[in-house]
Amino acid sequence: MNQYDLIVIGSGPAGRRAAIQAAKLDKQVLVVERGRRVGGVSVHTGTIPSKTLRETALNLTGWRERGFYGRGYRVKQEISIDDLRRRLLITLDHEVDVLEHQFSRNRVHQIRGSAKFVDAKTIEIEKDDGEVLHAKGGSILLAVGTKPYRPDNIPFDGESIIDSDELLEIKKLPRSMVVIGAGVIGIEYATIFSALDTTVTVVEGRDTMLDFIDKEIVDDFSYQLRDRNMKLIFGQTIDSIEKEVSGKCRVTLANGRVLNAEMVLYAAGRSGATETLNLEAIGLVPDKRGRIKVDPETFQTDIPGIYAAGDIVGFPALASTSMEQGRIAARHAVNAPAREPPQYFPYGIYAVPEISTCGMSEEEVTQRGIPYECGIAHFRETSRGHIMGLDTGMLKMIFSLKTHRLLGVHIVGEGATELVHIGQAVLNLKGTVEYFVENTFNFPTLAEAYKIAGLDAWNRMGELEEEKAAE
Ligand SMILES: Cc1cc2nc3c(=O)[nH]c(=O)nc-3n(C[C@H](O)[C@H](O)[C@H](O)COP(=O)(O)OP(=O)(O)OC[C@H]3O[C@@H](n4cnc5c(N)ncnc54)[C@H](O)[C@@H]3O)c2cc1C
Ligand SMILES: NC(=O)c1ccc[n+]([C@@H]2O[C@H](COP(=O)([O-])OP(=O)(O)OC[C@H]3O[C@@H](n4cnc5c(N)ncnc54)[C@H](O)[C@@H]3O)[C@@H](O)[C@H]2O)c1
Repeated sequence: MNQYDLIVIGSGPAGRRAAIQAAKLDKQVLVVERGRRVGGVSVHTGTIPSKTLRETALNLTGWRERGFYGRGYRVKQEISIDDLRRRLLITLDHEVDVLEHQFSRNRVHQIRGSAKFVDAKTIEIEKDDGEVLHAKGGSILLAVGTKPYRPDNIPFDGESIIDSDELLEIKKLPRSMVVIGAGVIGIEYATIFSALDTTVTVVEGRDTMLDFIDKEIVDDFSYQLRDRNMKLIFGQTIDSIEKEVSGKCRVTLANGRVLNAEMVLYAAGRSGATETLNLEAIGLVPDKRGRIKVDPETFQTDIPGIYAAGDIVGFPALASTSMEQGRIAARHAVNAPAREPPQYFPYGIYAVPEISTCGMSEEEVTQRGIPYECGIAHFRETSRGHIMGLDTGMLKMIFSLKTHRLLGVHIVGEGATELVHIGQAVLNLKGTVEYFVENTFNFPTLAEAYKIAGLDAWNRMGELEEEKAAE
């Protein structure tokens, strides 16, 4: 039986980063992956496919040019599912190639198969051809991710009543769609399909959506969606979904309202992929959504030598944070502890339009009783915005009145997921409003919105107490 310093189960962002980190420290590493190709949900059904689909949709529809040429402007009149898939396949091939090469040049050993525990140091791997292998690990990292939550009362058929993993296999672009769940997945796909001219209705069980985002940003975002005729129904759950003889789907809401659509996307959360791991063999008990509890500093579970990272440990369940968790877990597992991560990480929602946020929302600052001031800039006030034909998009910053420190940055609009990193750097380096007031920004850029929002807040804030005292 082969012996490794670290065995990683799963090759998504958490597993991949963990494996490379341990290999860089000259450790013997095995990655076991049951999927046909390495990369996990991130590469095959999640992050990369959805973002590629978004980019293709925006390019082929000419979405970004409509500020100048009108809502009727199209780059390609008839967009087919093949148009969308072509770019997807090329992107995914590149991603897998890069990953395979990283593994091979760092001498990470890989086995394709499904892993389960024999005991806390031994796993059994069943390969696709039925062969069964065993391997021992000094430490074992669970980076098995999640799969879509599929309740029994939803008649999934893989064609017109689908989950988000099946969306990439659809045969034709639907003319109408009901999206169930206004979480990040539901909202990203709903807005991408709306940009492709599908008539979209979103049904959300709660009275609000995206509650972890600053409310003013969500209000602006919701206004933009409704302005282009997307229907957002809150506070409603599904009573039934049926497929009619015509092939259409009939969605009946709990209040009796009926929605008809060519396609239903069920995106009401995901659950941890733990059920085939035989966790009973090591006495590890996941919660009812299949998630595993870990020490937030080391990512070690309650069982010494067994680590878990990525979506399997729950919020924030992002590719970006999963990678970092995997790296920290691997370092700890091979006795090379990592420094604690900085306090704030960014969250990017690749809807149309994008949203990105880092730090505290206005609601959070209010709840904590911190005296604050906000600064706002609209992209239409920037020269770059004029050049790009933007009439929407805003950046909001929140500053402490007492220390002048930046507490949160929130953006909706073009480039939000890139722009947020300026705010993230200032936040984690504990910068103040003066950073934005005193620094020169490239012109014309959308980043100039930071300057405008900084000045907007500063004009109302007055001088820092200590500066007043120094005068
Ligand atoms: C539609 C969608 C869009 C997303 N967009 C973004 C985004 O824009 N930005 C972002 O940061 N995040 C995004 N995410 C989240 C991101 O994809 C996840 O956070 C990330 O993939 C989690 O990584 P992971 O390593 O925990 O696991 P995963 O990527 O889920 O990989 C787990 C791997 O483990 C394997 N595995 C499971 N069980 C076993 C077993 N028993 N034996 C062997 N192998 C096993 C699986 O086959 C899989 O390949 C998105 C997710 C979805 C679904
Ligand atoms: N851009 C990104 O970073 C990105 C993109 C996609 C996904 N993700 C990650 O993937 C994870 C899963 O996303 P998700 O959107 O599937 O899950 P989620 O749990 O975030 O959202 C599910 C939504 O569905 C609603 N819901 C649940 N049951 C319902 C019902 N019966 N009827 C109507 N609404 C119902 C919930 O109230 C919730 O708003 C997230 O945690 C997210 O971090 C990240």
